[in-house]
Amino acid sequence: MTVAYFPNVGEPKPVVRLRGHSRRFGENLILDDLDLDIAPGEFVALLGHSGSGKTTLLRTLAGLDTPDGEDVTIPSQRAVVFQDARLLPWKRVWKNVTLGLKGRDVRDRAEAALAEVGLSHRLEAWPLTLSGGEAQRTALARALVREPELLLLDEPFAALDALTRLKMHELVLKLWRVHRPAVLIVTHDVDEAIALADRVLVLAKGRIVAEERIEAERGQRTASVRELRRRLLNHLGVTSHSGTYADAVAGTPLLSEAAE
Ligand SMILES: Nc1ncnc2c1ncn2[C@@H]1O[C@H](COP(=O)(O)OP(=O)(O)OP(=O)(O)O)[C@@H](O)[C@H]1O
Repeated sequence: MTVAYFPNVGEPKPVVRLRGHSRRFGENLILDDLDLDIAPGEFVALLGHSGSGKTTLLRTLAGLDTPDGEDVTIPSQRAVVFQDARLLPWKRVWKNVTLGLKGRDVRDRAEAALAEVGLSHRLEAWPLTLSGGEAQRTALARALVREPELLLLDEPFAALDALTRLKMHELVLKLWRVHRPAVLIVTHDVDEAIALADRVLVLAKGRIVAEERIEAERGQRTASVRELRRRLLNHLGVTSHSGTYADAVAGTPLLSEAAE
């Protein structure tokens, strides 16, 4: 009997694969021989201090920055949502959503995507009349309509108030469960990372210096993640001994749980 050997059975091919990825701006080495894999449908959060290179890494994954000679695999179907919605003010909301797309069904596709983010009633609105939350919903619809295999979120909720941010967390998780793209969210917010992700990465000195998997169900993470939160804050140089931020957040529920 011949036994076939399939070494990678059970391990889906990653949608993102970086090996030895470096990026330099002048004298400054921002990404230093960095490795990263993201599996299909995986939700990954990237934490790191200001200036640690999070956006630089995200721009590589978005195909906006492609240094020569690097081993970089990224999917062609990808979409990015930035901190500001970046809508064209002279185009109506639905036209912003389908910007650059062609075909007779673009209006239908915009309607479907805007319905999914709860903005059916704002189809014909001008971007400047949207609230901050509505603008980010529109940006999410614009990403969604492209059916991305990889959804990149660069601090997409940082400018929103806490309640709106909470609602956006729920929306992103809902969309992720339906469409199952791989997601990489860049955030400064340890609680946001814990509330959303399957895996949290910490970027420092140009590399992924820490990686934490979160097995607990979303929505039931308060009790089980206190130690994880402490570890992640530690990786970011915030120790509970200082009696400052880590202690202050230790007793507070995660945003997504506070809403339940
Ligand atoms: N096009 C560029 N030219 C020169 N330097 C750059 C360029 N883009 C980024 N940098 C530098 O690279 C470093 C990393 O920037 P990056 O925006 O990736 O950090 P970040 O972790 O996303 O920061 P933040 O959390 O503040 O957004 C910074 O020191 C920044 O000044």
